[in-house]
Amino acid sequence: MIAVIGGAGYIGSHTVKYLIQQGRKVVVFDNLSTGHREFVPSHIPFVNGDLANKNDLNQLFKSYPDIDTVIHFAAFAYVGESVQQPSKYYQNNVINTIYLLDSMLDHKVKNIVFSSTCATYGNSVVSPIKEDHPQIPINPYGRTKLMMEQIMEDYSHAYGLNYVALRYFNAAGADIECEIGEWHEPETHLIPLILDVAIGKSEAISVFGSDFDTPDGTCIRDYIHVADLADAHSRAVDYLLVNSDNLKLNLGNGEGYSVLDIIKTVEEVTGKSINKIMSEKRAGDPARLIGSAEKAKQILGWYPQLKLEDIITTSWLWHMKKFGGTK
Ligand SMILES: NC(=O)c1ccc[n+]([C@@H]2O[C@H](COP(=O)([O-])OP(=O)(O)OC[C@H]3O[C@@H](n4cnc5c(N)ncnc54)[C@H](O)[C@@H]3O)[C@@H](O)[C@H]2O)c1
Ligand SMILES: O=c1ccn([C@@H]2O[C@H](COP(=O)(O)OP(=O)(O)O[C@H]3O[C@H](CO)[C@H](O)[C@H](O)[C@H]3O)[C@@H](O)[C@H]2O)c(=O)[nH]1
Repeated sequence: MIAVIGGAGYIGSHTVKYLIQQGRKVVVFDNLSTGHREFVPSHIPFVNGDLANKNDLNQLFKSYPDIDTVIHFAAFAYVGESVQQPSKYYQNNVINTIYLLDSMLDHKVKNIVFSSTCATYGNSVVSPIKEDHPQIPINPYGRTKLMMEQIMEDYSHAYGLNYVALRYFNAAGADIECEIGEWHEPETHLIPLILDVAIGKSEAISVFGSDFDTPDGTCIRDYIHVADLADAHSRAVDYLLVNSDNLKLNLGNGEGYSVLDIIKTVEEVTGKSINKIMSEKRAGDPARLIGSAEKAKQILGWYPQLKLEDIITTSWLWHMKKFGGTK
């Protein structure tokens, strides 16, 4: 059985849906701080618990003694907020994750798939980024995730923990069947915010910075469909079940798109014109993050199936269904 921590959130719920489709046994553990109860099907075991509460964790592993693997999505994940409120990030992303690891070991659960991030690399010195690229994060969020990679490595040496750290680039897109999608409150991510303009919910998208060292001056990111991420998690679980080993893998498309590229693609897919306001840079944003996923392909046989147009199209269908259209 797989315990999915943070399984009511954006990436977690898409992964839960995929795992269920594969016929796997799953239990979801989530405190619903940023997740949504309705994102987890009602027939799936759901524990409303908080990582900060050791009793909640103990209860999870005691109630479901056949858990052999954990997939850990639960964290705070806003780069800008982490600069303003680092304490909140170190508490939830590091300290509470240590509670999770300790509880796993108490209950003899040794396998974990961990949500890491390209934010652990900081400013890239080579592009695309491979896994051995220096990890020098430039914001507290990225530092929390790098610390957890290092802590898991220490736990592996000392206690026999096996981990796969999946360093996602920018997760985006929605369920192909449009049942679930991206829904963060407040929303800070680029694509849903542009779609808010497309449906008339907001007037314009602010473009954070126009003098980055990139061809059009705006930030470049590598957008990866959430369904592709779900598939990678499933493969990572299989890897851990047969290998007593650790992996650190990038998950990206290997293609970079600037903020202006994304706005243009949204205009093409939706047929709506998007107003933009050139604004100040956001603290903690590196200019360019593009990942090489060659290692994930070699080891897990994983490669992304969905491209930017699929990402924007599925996001658009979900966004219209969930948030409606007034324009
Ligand atoms: N969204 C991205 O582009 C992206 C990129 C790289 C890495 N990540 C990482 O992927 C993971 C999932 O991201 P997401 O966008 O789905 O976020 P999300 O906020 O939608 O999901 C996180 C889930 O964890 C739960 N949670 C948080 N703290 C908890 C706690 N203490 N106890 C129990 N549950 C708790 C929340 O309620 C939520 O359901 C995060 O770890 C994030 O850092 C995300
Ligand atoms: O209103 C906005 C929102 C975003 N952006 C820009 O769009 C790009 C993408 O921003 P997102 O907020 O959508 O995503 P991030 O790149 O900041 O963050 C994502 O990737 C990070 C890794 O860099 C983390 O893992 C994080 O969890 C995940 O949300 C950035 O250049 C950002 O400056 C804007 O111009 N205007």
